[in-house]
Amino acid sequence: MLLCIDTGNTNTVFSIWDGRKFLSHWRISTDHRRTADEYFVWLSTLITGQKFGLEIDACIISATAPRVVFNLRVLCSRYFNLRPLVVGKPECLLPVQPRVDPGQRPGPDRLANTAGAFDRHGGDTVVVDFGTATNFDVVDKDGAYVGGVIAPGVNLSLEALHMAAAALPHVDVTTPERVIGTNTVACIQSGIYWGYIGLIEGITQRIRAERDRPMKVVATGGLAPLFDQGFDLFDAIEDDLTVHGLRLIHDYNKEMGNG
Ligand SMILES: Nc1ncnc2c1ncn2[C@@H]1O[C@H](COP(=O)(O)OP(=O)(O)O)[C@@H](O)[C@H]1O
Ligand SMILES: CC(C)(COP(=O)(O)O)[C@@H](O)C(=O)NCCC(=O)O
Ligand SMILES: [K+]
Repeated sequence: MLLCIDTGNTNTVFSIWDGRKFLSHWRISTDHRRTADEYFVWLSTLITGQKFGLEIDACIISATAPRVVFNLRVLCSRYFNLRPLVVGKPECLLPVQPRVDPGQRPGPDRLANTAGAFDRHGGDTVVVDFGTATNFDVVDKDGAYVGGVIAPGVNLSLEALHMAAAALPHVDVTTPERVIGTNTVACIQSGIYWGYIGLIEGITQRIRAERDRPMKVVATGGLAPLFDQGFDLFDAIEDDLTVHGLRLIHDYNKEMGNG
């Protein structure tokens, strides 16, 4: 079985695969202090609880929080006796090289999203990933990651308002019908929701204009469906895009005799 680990700054998703077949996935909050032993107790309970075996023979990791990688490596060596592939490290090959400024390292989640989106939708695609940050990842005709946009994440924006302004409570994201709020909570909810609708529309339009060609838009992340109600913002919403991309990058390395 292959273990794909997608560590974001907020949550980490572990998924297991039998060849190309997705078996299951589980989410744990990201915490660099979590030890290899803690990961193993948690993961083995969930895997065996679903009647899968513990025969993990390969692992690929994407980590936007690099401090967690050390303990994930220990998990792999101590419990599964293997060396994981870590996306973004020189030893992990990519199907297509990113084209960005010299010396720049795009987030590994963006490289995984690129591989996943190119496989499912082909080139000239934008991935909108609603994580801790909201990323737009632009995939060129040949499948190369060619840059994009990093905007503050939805929950981060809500938290920032609450933290910086004494009179503003913490509120949940909703889909308000009206723009003009008549109480504080409704005003914040409107600002986040309609602000985000504008951000998604505006940025995708500008990306299309800058590239001067049609671009497909694929959204991923838990909050994507919230922003698509009644709007035609996305051509597809795919929760599993990042782990699909990780699986593909792993398979590519295997085909090339790497790892
Ligand atoms: N289904 C959901 N409903 C509400 N909030 C969500 C949902 N999924 C994710 N979130 C929130 O979105 C933020 C980013 O989530 P996640 O995609 O796990 O981020 P990352 O990949 O950066 O760790 C978090 O603050 C999380 O609480
Ligand atoms: C922008 C991000 C922090 C988003 O990560 P996430 O929200 O999944 O934690 C991540 O893609 C990252 O660390 N990128 C590195 C800089 C770059 O991509 O240019
Ligand atoms: K992510």
